[in-house]
Amino acid sequence: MFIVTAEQMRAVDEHTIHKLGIPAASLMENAGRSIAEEVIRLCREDDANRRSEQHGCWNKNGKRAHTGPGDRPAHGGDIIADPALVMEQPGDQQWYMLIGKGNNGGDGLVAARHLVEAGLGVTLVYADAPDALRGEAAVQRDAAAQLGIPALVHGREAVDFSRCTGIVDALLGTGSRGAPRGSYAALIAAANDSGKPVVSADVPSGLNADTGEVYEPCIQARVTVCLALLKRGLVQYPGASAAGRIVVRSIGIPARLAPEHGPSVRLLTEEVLRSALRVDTGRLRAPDGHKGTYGHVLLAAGSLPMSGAGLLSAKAALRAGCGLATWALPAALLPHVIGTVPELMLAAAADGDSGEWNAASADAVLRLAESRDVLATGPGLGRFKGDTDWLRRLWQHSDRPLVIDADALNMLADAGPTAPRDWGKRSAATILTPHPGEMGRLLGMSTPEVQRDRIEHAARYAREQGVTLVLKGARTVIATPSGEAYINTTGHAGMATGGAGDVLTGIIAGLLAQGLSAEQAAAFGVFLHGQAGERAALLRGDPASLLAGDIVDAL
Ligand SMILES: NC(=O)C1=CN([C@@H]2O[C@H](COP(=O)(O)OP(=O)(O)OC[C@H]3O[C@@H](n4cnc5c(N)ncnc54)[C@H](O)[C@@H]3O)[C@@H](O)[C@H]2O)[C@H](O)CC1
Ligand SMILES: [K+]
Repeated sequence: MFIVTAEQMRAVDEHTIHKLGIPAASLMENAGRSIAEEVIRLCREDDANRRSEQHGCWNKNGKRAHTGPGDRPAHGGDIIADPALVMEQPGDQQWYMLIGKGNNGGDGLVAARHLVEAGLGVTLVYADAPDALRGEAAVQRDAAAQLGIPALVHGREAVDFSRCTGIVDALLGTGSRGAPRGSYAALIAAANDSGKPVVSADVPSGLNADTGEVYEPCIQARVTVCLALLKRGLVQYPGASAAGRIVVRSIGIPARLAPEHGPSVRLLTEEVLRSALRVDTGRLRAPDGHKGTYGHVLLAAGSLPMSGAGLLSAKAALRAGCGLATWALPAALLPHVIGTVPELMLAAAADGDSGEWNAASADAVLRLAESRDVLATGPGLGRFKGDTDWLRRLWQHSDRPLVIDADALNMLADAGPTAPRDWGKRSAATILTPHPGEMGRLLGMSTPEVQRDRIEHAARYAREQGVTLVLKGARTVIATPSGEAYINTTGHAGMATGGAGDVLTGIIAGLLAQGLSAEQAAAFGVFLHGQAGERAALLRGDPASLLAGDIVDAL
């Protein structure tokens, strides 16, 4: 499923209308009908829930215990009214349609016609004077007027939401700029305060369709009927929360036009992993495979106060399926971790008996890397004197795929102008796995600034720096040097726990060691990490009690 910006959507719309010759009126008709169908689906769901609460008329497997009028063809015999637009007691439903002056409003007017056709009560609530509508929206305004659909104009007549059963938000769509103003703001606030279910056309009004930032006020939707292509603002928080259930409805615009008019950003699903990224999600093992077949990870990580980070990361690499893993750690720590993960090989790095890393160990790490397939560093490293030079030696003299996380990212940020301008020149791939704070330090901006447009910041950094970038957080963004981006949807809030990032680093390194490319290992690693977190949270029952180790065990 492609994810687009408002500008990209507009360009795809233009292409569809002016190059393919699909009339804008058809698109709007399809859009409005889709919205009406989702309103009716919501009404049916709520009716069914009410009935099951009242009469328990659903048997144990959730099927209706008896056939209701809705189950029989509405006209008896084989003639069936449009099944998507039939309701049992439509008359009970009174829906207020909030109509903006743009094409989003046009969609709402089309939906109004279809809901009236299905027998629901409908009242139009114009945010602006109806004569402010132009083009296709004006055509729909006139059709609604000719059909005698009741209409109120905000500011002229009182709008009492207590009289309605639901609200369609067709105020602002991809043409919205900044915080809602005037009557738009008033209607959004009143709709939210009414406590009635809101179905939003395309995007909740008050949401930045590109970044997911919510303005004040912003519609809190029960359902968002996203038209044609998924908008970026719906897959990043807090926008994703304001949207409620997101239903992407085709309206006749070919999805494959999206990458022709902007960057290729997709929802990361197992199907995308298999098709676009060509990952063998079945993770088949060759019958004649041996440890060497599946690669050897070297992890330079851990320090006295954070030895566990190294352990979690190294164990996760093994769980991700690499054949061998060596954990390089400060010499003083080694005796204390012997046998904790018997499958793990350990290598002492000179530490002057401090249990901390020191810059002199860079060459030892490079020597170890020569007989390993992947070098990962960062988890639990801590900061130490000369650490940026230590990291610089690793990236300058190692020809292994490199995974840089946690404190190693902070060292990179401190390297400032001496940091590589283009990692793409390295002979092997580089993957960075920052959380938003580390990303902010790399970009020289605050965390909130990073979070305000996650996809854009990640995609630009990856493209400019020639790295594969994993910007962690809810809906992790995976961005590639060639400009593609993927938005992960697996995961669980319970994963917000110390060490979860160390586990992800290990998983990605473990997949790289098995020969996956940087973008395959990053995308599949994030996907698996999230799935393991979901499973671990389920096993624990109480997600708040989740530990990073549970994620490793659930892998
Ligand atoms: N072929 C198509 O383009 C299709 C479009 N679809 C729907 O159309 C909207 C995009 O329509 P557009 O007219 O470009 O923008 P809006 O309807 O969102 O218009 C908003 C309207 O309101 C004014 N405005 C903008 N920002 C604010 C604000 N912050 N406060 C108050 N008022 C504001 C501005 O003047 C605009 O005119 C898209 O989302 C779809 O819903 C159809 O899907 C079919 C194809
Ligand atoms: K809307």
